[in-house]
Amino acid sequence: MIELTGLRKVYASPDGDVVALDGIDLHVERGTVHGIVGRSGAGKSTLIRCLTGLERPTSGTVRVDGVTISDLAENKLRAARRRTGMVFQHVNLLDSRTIAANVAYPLEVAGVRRHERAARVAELLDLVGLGDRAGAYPAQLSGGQKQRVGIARALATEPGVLLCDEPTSALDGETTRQILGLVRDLRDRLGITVVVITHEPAVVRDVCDHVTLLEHGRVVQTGALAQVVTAVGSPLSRALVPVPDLPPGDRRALVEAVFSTDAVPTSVAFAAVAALGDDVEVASATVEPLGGVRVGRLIVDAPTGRVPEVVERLRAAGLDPLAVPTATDAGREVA
Ligand SMILES: Nc1ncnc2c1ncn2[C@@H]1O[C@H](COP(=O)(O)OP(=O)(O)OP(=O)(O)O)[C@@H](O)[C@H]1O
Repeated sequence: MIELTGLRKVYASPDGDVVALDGIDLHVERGTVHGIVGRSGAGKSTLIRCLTGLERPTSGTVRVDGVTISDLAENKLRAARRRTGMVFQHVNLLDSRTIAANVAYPLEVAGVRRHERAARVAELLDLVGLGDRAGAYPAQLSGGQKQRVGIARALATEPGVLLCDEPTSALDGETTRQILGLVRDLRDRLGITVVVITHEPAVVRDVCDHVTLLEHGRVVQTGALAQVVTAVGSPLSRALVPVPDLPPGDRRALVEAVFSTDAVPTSVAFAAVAALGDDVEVASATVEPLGGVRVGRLIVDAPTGRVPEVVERLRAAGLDPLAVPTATDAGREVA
């Protein structure tokens, strides 16, 4: 569906060349929600601009929905862009138009006839849960409702791909959950492919099937959500399933394991700890649904000298343990 091969983008600046994307190879499957995360300057926006054809790659190819965007002449690019819907953090709605007229706008530009437009707009507003607000003006809507209008507008030309650039950064927690729920629902109902750029771990956890971490224009880690979070010690595992802040107490050394409970039942993990005797304890244990599996995280508190033995025992139980120097070394943000 989306295929990036050797994608490189170099900007010329007065201080010399800036390598924004440095050889990205990425495959996004049809009908999946794919998160792109990374610090400020990692290249996320440049990647999105290359996907929409707003930016020409310095080298490499961008294929979206079977069309090689990076090769298209300017006059063909406009039609290709209709195959890609964009949703931004701040929805730019036309204040003087009703929300129905805002959603109709891309259809007007595409030359769709009036009666067809009206039917399509009604359908789109129903799809995003705003069927009863067609005549309202943007100023009368909440932030979440405006974002719904933005999504309806992005879907107007029936794109195969929806690109969302920080879609919920301006919204509160509950509204964020509702918008992410809507994105998943649209993916399920329309079968569209969604790419979400975000710096919020919660967004990745709630909506993404796959996630890619960019750093300095390169892919550092990519994979299915369940797979990256259970890669213990990996940057995405640390960011998406952060180590809890444990009270210092008389803690000695910590060993952690992140695992799918399909692979290792929690009873097996706990039994392995119990078998180590009374001076080895569970400091923290959580199990939560993530990426379609139940992900367990176990943190074991042990005397420093017994760490190798603890690691070995947990490994024998099928876990992939890692000795951690401190409990709070993981950032709470992906960025
Ligand atoms: N038009 C431009 N000219 C020169 N350099 C640019 C241009 N656009 C982006 N860059 C540089 O390319 C690099 C990647 O920028 P980009 O905006 O893609 O990162 P980002 O991950 O989206 O960051 P943010 O989260 O802050 O938006 C940065 O070093 C940036 O300064």
